[in-house]
Amino acid sequence: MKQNAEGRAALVRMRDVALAWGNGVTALDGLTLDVRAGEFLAILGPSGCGKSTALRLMAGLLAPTRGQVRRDGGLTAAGRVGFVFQDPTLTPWSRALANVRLPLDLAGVARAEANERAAAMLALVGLAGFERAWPHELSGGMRMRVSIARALATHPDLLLMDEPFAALDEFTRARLNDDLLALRDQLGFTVAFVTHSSWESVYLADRIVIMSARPGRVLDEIGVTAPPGRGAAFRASPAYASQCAAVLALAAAASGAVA
Ligand SMILES: Nc1ncnc2c1ncn2[C@@H]1O[C@H](COP(=O)(O)OP(=O)(O)OP(=O)(O)O)[C@@H](O)[C@H]1O
Repeated sequence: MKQNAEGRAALVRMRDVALAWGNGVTALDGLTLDVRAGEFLAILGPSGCGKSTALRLMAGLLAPTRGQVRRDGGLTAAGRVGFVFQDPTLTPWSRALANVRLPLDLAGVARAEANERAAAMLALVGLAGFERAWPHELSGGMRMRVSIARALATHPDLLLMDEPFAALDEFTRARLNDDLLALRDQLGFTVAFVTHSSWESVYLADRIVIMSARPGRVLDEIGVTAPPGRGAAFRASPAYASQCAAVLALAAAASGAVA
């Protein structure tokens, strides 16, 4: 792995990336961005600026039209990258355990071991006892927990999250923010997290990048200063509020709105 200027290895290194779709839409142009090993990176930007497209390039699901996307060799094996979307995308005819087991089944893990690992991951996201629940029996927050457990079942190095909590109510969202930070401390994965919320980005991230309107590229970057574990005291602190205000102003400028 190559070290970047901050001395941390880059899991993904994007240089002057452009992505044009077949219909002539240029989603990204001149995107230069690293995802550094161990960091929680938040990506903010106006609607349609190419954030989801950038995540798909990081996952290796798309190839750039121009420029370079270098992914650490370790990410190429099955199960090394997890993906969580705004919609939990659970299979409705499979119980919670079978949904979480899916990536393990795809990786060829034996059934008994896969069941054990899936159950352990469900417990880790707070859903012990819900192994046999059907998706329709779970709340929106619980379905998202299953989706996160599924993405983490193979213990990926990199977790890509595309507005995962946008559809949840404020309290569920705050709970999931805390639980995600705890999971990340426990399991040690790197996160690239797309959000429209400057509040959420400051609460979660070590570093925030703000993208321009389409075609997207990085306009600004802000490092977050926060106590370990963050929590309610940080949420209520002047330091949190002032960092949110700074990010909000940059995001508003990027979208052409007045903050
Ligand atoms: N498969 C596709 N084919 C053609 N155009 C696409 C495709 N996927 C996305 N686009 C276009 O690429 C641009 C960037 O889309 P993308 O979903 O990456 O933006 P985004 O920043 O994630 O948006 P939002 O914040 O609204 O979710 C948009 O103009 C979108 O319409």
